[in-house]
Amino acid sequence: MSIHINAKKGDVAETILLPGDPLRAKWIAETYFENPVCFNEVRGMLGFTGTYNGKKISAMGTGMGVPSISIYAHELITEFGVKNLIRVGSAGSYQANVKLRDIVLAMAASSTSGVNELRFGGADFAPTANFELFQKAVDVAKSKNISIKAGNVMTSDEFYADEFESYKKWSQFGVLCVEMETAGLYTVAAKHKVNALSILTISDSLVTGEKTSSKERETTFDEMIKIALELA
Ligand SMILES: O=P(O)(O)O[C@H]1O[C@H](CO)[C@@H](O)[C@H]1O
Ligand SMILES: O=c1cc[nH]c(=O)[nH]1
Repeated sequence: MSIHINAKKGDVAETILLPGDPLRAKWIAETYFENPVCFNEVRGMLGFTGTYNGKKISAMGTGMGVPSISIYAHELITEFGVKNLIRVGSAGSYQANVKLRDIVLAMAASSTSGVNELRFGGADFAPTANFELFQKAVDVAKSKNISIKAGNVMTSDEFYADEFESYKKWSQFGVLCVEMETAGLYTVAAKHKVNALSILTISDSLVTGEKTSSKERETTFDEMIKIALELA
């Protein structure tokens, strides 16, 4: 048992799917896992382990933002031996050609979070996806005829930015979309020499103003989950 996860060693699989929303973790486990068992309820951050096609796999919420996912990733790796951390999250599009419900693989994560500036004394660290997980996700998507986009994403510390237009600078430099955890996840994984990948589904567009509902965000991003499940 760790400070934030009320589980025993062995309760968590080596591969875990990590949505921000704990109810999405419950939905993933109940929809796709065989024999799901809940291993964590501390702070309502639900975590489940079951099997998928006979392979042990887990899903757990991370909460929102770099500090929250960094706590859970740290404990999952150091206390429970997790080796493959796959974020399955929603994101807002920064580009006209990145449309609602498109899937984006985060090759790297730019960030407005101050965590790495602090950690590296003002120098830049480039948080990147694990190459093997990334390559496998591309292959799985191809085999399932699911189209994907891949590139740099923005991990923001703000959901409600004071200057809405500030996203355009990142957009000009090719950043595909915005979410709030990937840079933290990739950094913690790099520190502990384990593997991480973020698979994101576009839930809204800063370019067009279109949005999906919170119910849809909780339950309908199944193509992204179908890719993630094959990475165990
Ligand atoms: O859908 P999730 O995984 O929570 O991800 C996105 O949604 C939340 C904001 O609504 C942030 O956590 C952001 O990263
Ligand atoms: O962090 C997020 C997630 C979805 N959409 C946004 O605009 N921001």
